[in-house]
Amino acid sequence: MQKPIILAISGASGSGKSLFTQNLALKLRQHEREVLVLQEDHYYKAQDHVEMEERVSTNYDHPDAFEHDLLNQQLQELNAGNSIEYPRYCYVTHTRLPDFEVISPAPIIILEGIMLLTQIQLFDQFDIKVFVDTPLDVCLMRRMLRDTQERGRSISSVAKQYEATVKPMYHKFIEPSKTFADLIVPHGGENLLAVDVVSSYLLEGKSKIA
Ligand SMILES: Nc1ncnc2c1ncn2[C@@H]1O[C@H](COP(=O)(O)OP(=O)(O)O)[C@@H](O)[C@H]1O
Ligand SMILES: Nc1ccn([C@@H]2O[C@H](COP(=O)(O)O)[C@@H](O)[C@H]2O)c(=O)n1
Repeated sequence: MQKPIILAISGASGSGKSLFTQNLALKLRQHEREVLVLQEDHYYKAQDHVEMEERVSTNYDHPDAFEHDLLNQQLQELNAGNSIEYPRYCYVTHTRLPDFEVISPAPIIILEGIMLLTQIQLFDQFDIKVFVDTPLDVCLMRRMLRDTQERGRSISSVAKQYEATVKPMYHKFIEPSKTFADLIVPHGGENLLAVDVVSSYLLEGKSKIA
């Protein structure tokens, strides 16, 4: 198999990375392209040895909360045509699930996550780097709805975590990483023009933004 094309999609929490990724993957699959979607969140460190009370106050918006070495190693395996043991993560228990998923490479791999463009050691693995740029107040509103509906959070816990870590770490790490992007996509998931532009580029067989 030819070396896969790897796209890194980054941006703030709630910016619309996942929705943008889903829409892009859908478009490519409609054109019979095989696409593998991966999430940096699955590489959050396991915290089985940490008490629940402490897990709740972990800073999940710091690069050190992730096991980027494992991500790097697994991207290299996929690039070499090998399958990986993809970890699975649970936002409710704040740790990894005990099992993993065996995943095979695909010609197009889309990886999305908040810290991807802060990790220079991963850049050799990325063919295209995208930053989804959505105003933080919009991200907060989206996150509030999503995390109370899907991630077992209360309104007050979302608000508290936003002030304590999400917002300051965005300004410290994520926002400055925008400078490494090849493309900046405003609004996020529903930006269908951006989905069209990126998918057309890939469908034309182009793989690297010089
Ligand atoms: N452009 C958009 N308009 C309205 N809602 C959106 C848009 N983009 C994303 N959302 C919604 O906002 C929430 C957060 O989006 P998501 O893609 O999960 O963000 P991220 O992956 O960046 O954290 C989701 O519920 C998603 O459906
Ligand atoms: N146990 C955890 C792990 C992560 N988070 C938050 O998730 C955000 C990243 O995921 P997105 O899908 O929103 O990009 C990040 O901002 C962490 O604060 C969490 O709350 N609990």
